[in-house]
Amino acid sequence: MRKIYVFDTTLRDGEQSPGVNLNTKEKVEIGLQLEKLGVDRIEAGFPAASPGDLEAVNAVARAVKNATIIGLARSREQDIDAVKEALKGAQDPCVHLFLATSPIHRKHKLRMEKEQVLETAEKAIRYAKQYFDKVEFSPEDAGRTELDFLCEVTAMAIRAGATVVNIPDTVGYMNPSEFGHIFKTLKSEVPGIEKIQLSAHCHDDLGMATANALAAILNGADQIEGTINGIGERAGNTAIEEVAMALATRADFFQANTSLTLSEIAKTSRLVSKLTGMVVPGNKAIVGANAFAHESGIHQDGMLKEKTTYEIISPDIIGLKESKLVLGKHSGRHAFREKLIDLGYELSDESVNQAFAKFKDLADKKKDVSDEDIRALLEEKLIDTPEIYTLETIEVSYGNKSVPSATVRISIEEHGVREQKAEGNGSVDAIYNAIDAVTGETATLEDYSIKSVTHGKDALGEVHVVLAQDGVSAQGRGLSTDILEASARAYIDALNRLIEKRKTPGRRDKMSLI
Ligand SMILES: CC(=O)SCCNC(=O)CCNC(=O)[C@H](O)C(C)(C)COP(=O)(O)OP(=O)(O)OC[C@H]1O[C@@H](n2cnc3c(N)ncnc32)[C@H](O)[C@@H]1OP(=O)(O)O
Ligand SMILES: CC(C)C(=O)C(=O)O
Repeated sequence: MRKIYVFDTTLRDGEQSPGVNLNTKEKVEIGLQLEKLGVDRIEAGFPAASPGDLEAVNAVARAVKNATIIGLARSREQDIDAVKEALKGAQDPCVHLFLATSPIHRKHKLRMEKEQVLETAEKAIRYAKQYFDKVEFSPEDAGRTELDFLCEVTAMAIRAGATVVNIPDTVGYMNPSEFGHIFKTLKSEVPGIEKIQLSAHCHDDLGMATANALAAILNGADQIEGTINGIGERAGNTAIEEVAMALATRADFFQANTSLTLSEIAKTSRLVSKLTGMVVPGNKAIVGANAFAHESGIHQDGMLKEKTTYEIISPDIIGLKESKLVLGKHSGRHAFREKLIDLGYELSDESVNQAFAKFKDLADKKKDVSDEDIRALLEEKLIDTPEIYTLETIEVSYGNKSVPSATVRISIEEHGVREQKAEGNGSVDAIYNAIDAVTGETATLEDYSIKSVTHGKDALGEVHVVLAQDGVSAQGRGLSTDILEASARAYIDALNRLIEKRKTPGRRDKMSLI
């Protein structure tokens, strides 16, 4: 198995993400976590950029003991001097020099001919070599550089004393077969290439950063550069966790591996996200919240029978406890029953089917169905009261300058469906007047309370009412994502209980499993 060195640039290229600004303390915290993750090299910053960055690179260099610490520098003496200053106290320092080599950058940005580029870079490498054993050189925008010139630049860097030559696809323009071809060519054409390590630094402008890094590895790269969560300039860099997990999961194919402690991946990702403020998208490979979550019934059934049906990585490998079966509108009975067992309910097949139908109704209205939602759903139906009245539909009209009105349709046992419209002081009052008009009941509303039983904008609201009639009182409970519907359900539930109590005086409501 070939070892691939991991060069982490979260603190340099990662910090170049628009809006990200890490202070010294935060850089050290991330640096120490990267050390735990086991990255080989940490690019801690660009010391010439500002006194603050120089100080932060120095603090990381002093704190981290088990990784090479690197400072970035343009091919200029003053930048190299700043790296020298910043890396005082580092156990294993390295300077990373760069100079653009592509025709576009030479012409428009540097305004240099090829010869000047070669001369400037060589001078800088030789200057840096006086102070550093380890010198990495990057021909910036290598991906768009003429391949014969790139070979010439690489040969020059080796002669001048570079220990690593890094090939950046600075603008994320490459595709895997082109990028792989560059490495193959450098390996076969450049004299002395065996003396140095070849590295790949990719950007994700076309979504190919990880694929390009892997193509480089397949064609001889010894090192990959990237960031945690793939953060970085514009669309970001190669995500280190993706390359590491691709190599670990498909070792049979790549025949290469990193020496990362994979179980630190999730923790490192969370820390970088927290300190940079860059939220990891739910669907992000490896570290997204949904990377180990399964919502659809067929997948959940497969997962319950055998996890490898739908998971190629076990979540504990990256330091997560377990995969999640998320209940939602695409879930099936197998996962629903499993959830009920987890929550402590043991129901007959028929009861599971009834509860499942209710769950599907709720899932149609709600994005995520939580454990509390399911408990609330079940417990509403656990109440063993015959339903004389069943709510079919309600429609409410409300305006702050008009009188609220409500139309309710109720199915009445042995009498079919009836509908009435009524007005009220508010929407709930109008609903209750309409229910009274349909049922002909004249109970008094003694208490009304409402609370949210689950979280979020689409939370379930639970309404409690107490109705009294002829010295008998009954409570009712209604649950819905809509508080007006919950109010109607609670009122009708209380009416049903009142009727039951009137029939069997002394009877207490009893809870039993459906
Ligand atoms: C591909 C990458 O990610 S490279 C790293 C990018 N990161 C950063 O730029 C972050 C830190 N940068 C900075 O803080 C500032 O740009 C500084 C301090 C480095 C330089 O600031 P300034 O001196 O004001 O220059 P400015 O950034 O406006 O322009 C860059 C200059 O460097 C030159 N330059 C660019 N790359 C290199 C290089 N590798 N070697 C030598 N000179 C270079 C440019 O041609 C330009 O020179 P000019 O002023 O003669 O036209
Ligand atoms: C400094 C170099 C390696 C860089 O960040 C790039 O080219 O993207």
